Amino acid sequence: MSFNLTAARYGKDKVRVFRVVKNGNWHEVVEYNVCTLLEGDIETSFTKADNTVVVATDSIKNITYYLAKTSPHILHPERFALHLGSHIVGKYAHIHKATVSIEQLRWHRIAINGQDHTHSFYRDGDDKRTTEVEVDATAGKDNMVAKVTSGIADLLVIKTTGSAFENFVRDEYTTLAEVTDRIFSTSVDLRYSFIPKTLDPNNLGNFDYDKVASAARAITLEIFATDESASVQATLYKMAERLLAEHGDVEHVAYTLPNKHYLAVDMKYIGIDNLTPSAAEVFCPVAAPSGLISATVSRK
Ligand SMILES: O=c1[nH]c(=O)c2[nH]c(=O)[nH]c2[nH]1
Repeated sequence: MSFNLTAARYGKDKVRVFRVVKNGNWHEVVEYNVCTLLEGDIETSFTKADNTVVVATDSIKNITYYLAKTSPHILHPERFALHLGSHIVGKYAHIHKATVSIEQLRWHRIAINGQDHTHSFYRDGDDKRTTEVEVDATAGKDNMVAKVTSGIADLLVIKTTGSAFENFVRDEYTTLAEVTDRIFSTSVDLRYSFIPKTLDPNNLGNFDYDKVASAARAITLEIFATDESASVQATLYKMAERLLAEHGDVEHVAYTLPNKHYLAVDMKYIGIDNLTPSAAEVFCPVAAPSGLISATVSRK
């Protein structure tokens, strides 16, 4: 019997980087979790125990820290990922592709009496800004191309009204009641990709990824809060439509939204109505199962 290696990549995951940029006493900070995976002429490392083609994952970690120190792009995750990916692909002749994924953790500047503090920050949310950048030199080191997919992970939201779910299929399997008013909670996972013409890894300053990132978060929160939701599906679509409509550089928008159920507690045991929607005030958040609604919206 003979076999083929049909796909292979390797690298370093969860490289934790905290970087301070000091302009006098005015400090900027970022914290990233970086994953860098390489592809290329590395088959023999799998099939023939040939480590001569292996750039050690420890070295990949060291390159990440080297560029965290020296890259002018460090404060901008997409640009830093493009720099890191193109640096590695440019340096090693036999490495043709690098995929750099970054999660940015939130550090928000503390304000004292309305005045931004110069060097103190707090964690103002567990959501992460994400980016996945693929730098591809398959067509030659002078013809590198890149794909950038950015997004949001773990943005936990809840609304206590303005959400209904009616007119769904009713048959012998249906136990769910139609509701005109319910809690809607989800943990937003968003990914949006950019139209490729903006993605030259050698011209990293040419696009304002940060602007799209803050708009994506603001749009997601605004539509979630203000939509009279007919379903998770319908609200998801409105979020995606708005991001595409307002950002011509965005090509595809994909949301994955769990429907995190909150069940009104039945208090008939003590003679209290907590079940009719207008009386429902005490809920049990249910960790599992949850609904899971996912869609990609693109331009026609
Ligand atoms: O917004 C919803 N979409 C569904 O598909 C669904 N299914 C369900 O049981 N509750 C909900 N809510």
